Amino acid sequence: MEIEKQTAIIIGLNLDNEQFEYSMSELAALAAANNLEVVDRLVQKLDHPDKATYFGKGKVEELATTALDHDVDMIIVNDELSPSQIRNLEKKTNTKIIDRTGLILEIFANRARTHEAKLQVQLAKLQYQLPRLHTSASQRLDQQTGSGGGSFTNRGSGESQLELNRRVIEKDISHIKRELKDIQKSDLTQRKQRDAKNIPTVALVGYTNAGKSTIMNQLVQRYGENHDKQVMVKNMLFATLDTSVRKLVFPDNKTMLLSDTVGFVSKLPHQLVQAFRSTLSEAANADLLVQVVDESDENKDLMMQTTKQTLKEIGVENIPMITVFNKADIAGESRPQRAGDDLIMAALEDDSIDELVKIIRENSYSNYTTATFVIPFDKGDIVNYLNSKTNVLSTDYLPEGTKIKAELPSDQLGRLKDFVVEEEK
Ligand SMILES: Nc1nc2c(ncn2[C@@H]2O[C@H](COP(=O)(O)OP(=O)(O)OP(=O)(O)O)[C@@H](O)[C@H]2O)c(=O)[nH]1
Ligand SMILES: [Mg+2]
Repeated sequence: MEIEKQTAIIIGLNLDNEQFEYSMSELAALAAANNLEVVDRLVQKLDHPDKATYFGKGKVEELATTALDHDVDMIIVNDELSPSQIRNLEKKTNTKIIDRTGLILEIFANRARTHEAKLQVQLAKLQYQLPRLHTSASQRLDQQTGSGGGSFTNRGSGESQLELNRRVIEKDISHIKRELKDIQKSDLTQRKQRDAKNIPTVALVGYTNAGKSTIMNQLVQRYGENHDKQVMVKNMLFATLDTSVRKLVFPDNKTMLLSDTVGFVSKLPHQLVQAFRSTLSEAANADLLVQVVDESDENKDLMMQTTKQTLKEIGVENIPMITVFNKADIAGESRPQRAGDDLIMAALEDDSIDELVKIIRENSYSNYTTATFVIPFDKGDIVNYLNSKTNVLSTDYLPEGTKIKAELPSDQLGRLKDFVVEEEK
């Protein structure tokens, strides 16, 4: 059965910003991602937002009329508004107002699947709600009619109800924070264990819907320790809300940890960035970032700027990054095409993935060295270790033991040094 969609008007304030048009079309996509039908679009150009109503007086009147004409369920504003601006606009338009932050929070809430993601979204939502407790029209209505069944409430008891609500939310926030801390403590332990093994880690980052999870799956399918541990790929905004880490083992026994992360969007609410800090810290701890860009999107340059800003916001700086311009098949560009460490590619094509793997490997294994060992015959465990954990290039049998030439991380040479007869960088 088709559920009837709720309708909305989107409206934005153009403060002479070059990103304005792009952020408006993105707002429409965000609304669609939340299953809303956008029936009209209004824009106002101003030097400064109005303190009380965000838009100017004439525009607010136009908004009220338009909302009435279309009989919409809500009006979506392209920025985060103050609680009083939402309240004033709702009063003047008689329509529910949702700001960009509220909309994105809603999408995240609908997408969250794991316990951790759900808690993180809930935390962000509560932090957003706290200063807005009094704002929504429906909430005021609830308070007026009195949820306890009383026929009327005077102003005094209304305020204490507000105070009560605030305390409940504050308590919820600290409860969630505690629970998240526990979950994240075990994540941290896992990461420390991985770090101790000294495997290079690579994180896929970038805009939502650019193709990060698709690339992850391609690599897992070929080189994954478990080939079937695929992640979800979907043509929608914010398909991925959890960080997944997978171990790759290449035919030469070199290993790598690959992580797929939450996608970015312009003006990503700071409450979400804060709440998802730990999920995103997988990227912050990577040795190499692979920025995935949708080459077929006309706004790709602005998307790259947004990615840069967001990475900075979560404290990711000074990690080497390569950029892949994905979906070149849709853009109609020849591929794979390499320029330095960057690549024009298509995630579903084999030769593109081969080239990508080459670039990632070149940037991940520069600390590898080639050494020749002679191992006495009574040290079979060391021969086994070299065979299973390093890239063995040749094996010979000498009277004094097994001669093995192998490629391995140089910091692993230490405990094998007694057996090294030759080393070349
Ligand atoms: N034609 C084409 N489609 C692609 C390519 N890469 C990904 N897609 C499609 O783009 C959509 C989004 O891909 P995902 O891998 O889910 O994107 P993502 O970056 O993980 O998105 P989020 O999880 O939302 O951040 C899916 O429908 C993919 O099939 C490509 O190179 N060419
Ligand atoms: Mg994804």
